[in-house]
Amino acid sequence: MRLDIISIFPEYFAPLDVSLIGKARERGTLDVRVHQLRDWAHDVHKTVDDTPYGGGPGMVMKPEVWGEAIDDVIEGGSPRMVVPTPSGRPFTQELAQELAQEPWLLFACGRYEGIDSRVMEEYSGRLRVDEVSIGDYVLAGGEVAVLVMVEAVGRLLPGVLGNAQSAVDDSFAPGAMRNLVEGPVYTKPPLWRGHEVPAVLLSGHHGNVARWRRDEAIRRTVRNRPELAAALDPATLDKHDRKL
Ligand SMILES: N#Cc1c(-c2ccc3ccn(Cc4ccc(CN5CCOCC5)cc4)c3c2)n[nH]c1N
Repeated sequence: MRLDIISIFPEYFAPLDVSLIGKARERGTLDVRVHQLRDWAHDVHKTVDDTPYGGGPGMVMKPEVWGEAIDDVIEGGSPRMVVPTPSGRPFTQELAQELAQEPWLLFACGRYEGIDSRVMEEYSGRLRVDEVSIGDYVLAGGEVAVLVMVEAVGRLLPGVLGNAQSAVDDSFAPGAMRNLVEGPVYTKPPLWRGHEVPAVLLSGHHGNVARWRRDEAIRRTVRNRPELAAALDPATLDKHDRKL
């Protein structure tokens, strides 16, 4: 998979050189290219923003600079374009899995009050353009959102996660864990500062362990994410004696 990221803060993406994503880049599973938007601003100050039409707070990113940058980066190709924005569709595990199937993604990182909407209008005619939000809180720009999305998508690519099963068991993913958050996890030692590991996990009885884990996942989902629990099959809740 090729990932292009355009930003005025390319240094935000240094973390993509480490850990899972860094190793995937070394192996060639991921081809990540980060571009400085200001390279396509031709005035002496490398200006990328201007005052908003219609008034209002802050500044808006100029369409001309973005158009030149995107045209150069895609070189006539057709990546799927992802634009983080507070007003976007929710970024979910399902969308991460969808994006993980794409051969080429282009992330456009806005700043200020966002990118002139005509940029998304222009490229929607040639590319699949998704305006996406990573959550209901306000960031100062799109870079952190892109880091979140690149990690969520990258870990789903073949060979990136050491244990491929881990992604299969992901919370929120379609399948057995759909609409469930994960339960508690433990490792050695079996006793730590007076805290014991639940005995079932030391029993070696895989069926009991699986049932206990699902019960704990349901318990935590009911407690922390009642809106997800509401989507669970009532039979699931009854079987695990969980009432909403
Ligand atoms: N993904 C994601 C995000 C982002 C995100 C993503 C990309 C950019 C680019 C610029 N910003 C700053 C910004 C802040 C607030 C507003 C709203 N405006 C409405 C009119 O009044 C002024 C304020 C717009 C832009 C961004 C924020 N925030 N939260 C997420 N989940």
